Amino acid sequence: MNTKPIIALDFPSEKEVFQFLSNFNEPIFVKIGMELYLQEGPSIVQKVKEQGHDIFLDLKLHDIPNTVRSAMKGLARLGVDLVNVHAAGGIDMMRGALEGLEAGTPAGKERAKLIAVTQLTSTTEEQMQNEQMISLSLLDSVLHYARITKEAGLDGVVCSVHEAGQIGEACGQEFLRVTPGIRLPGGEAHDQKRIATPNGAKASGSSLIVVGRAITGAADPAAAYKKVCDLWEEN
Ligand SMILES: O=c1ccn([C@@H]2O[C@H](COP(=O)(O)O)[C@@H](O)[C@H]2O)c(=O)[nH]1
Repeated sequence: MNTKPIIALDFPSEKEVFQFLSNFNEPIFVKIGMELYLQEGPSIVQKVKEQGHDIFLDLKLHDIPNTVRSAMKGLARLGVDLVNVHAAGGIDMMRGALEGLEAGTPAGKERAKLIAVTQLTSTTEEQMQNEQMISLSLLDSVLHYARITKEAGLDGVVCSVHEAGQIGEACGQEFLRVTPGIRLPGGEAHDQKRIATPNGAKASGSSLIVVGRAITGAADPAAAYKKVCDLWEEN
């Protein structure tokens, strides 16, 4: 799988997306999340794919197993590279997602990798304990979600850089650790709570990094992307 940094296309419409993509003269790996997908629908996936970019469709499905199975079957036809669900939906739901994805992948095409969100990178341990009423450390909660994700047969998880190394030890190095919450050194955290730099992510065992505002909000997005790539490839 492409291991280039994934750029989060968190834009309100197609117009801003293609304006942004015009900064790059080679195919990149991008993430389409709910902001863009809910405004533009599946056609945005097709249009971005037509430009040759790899796609992580970040819709974080979380519902009863039957609903997620059916939704995933439909999403499989879009031909993206990476999709996700919430691990909090449970093992049956994650197995349903995988079944749907396998059933919907056209014959002869490679199925998208399926990963599960553990604890969002915007969540602190205190919030998790007080608001989700989970009386574990944040690390143990993330590790638990990673273990049940593996048990369900998925390809990996979304976690923060802070947990990536221990997930690798618990679930195996081939189990993907996809880490958002990435900032250039000294960059503003915004609403993210568990953050790291691209080089910190590589050193801590991330398999793939997701970078949004550090690139999309930069005065020169291509230069910011290059800086992220250089740091990611540094060690
Ligand atoms: O735990 C999670 C899961 C997903 N995300 C998504 O990643 C990007 C991060 O954007 P930044 O601008 O780099 O903060 C965004 O699309 C989130 O929806 C996440 O941040 N944390």
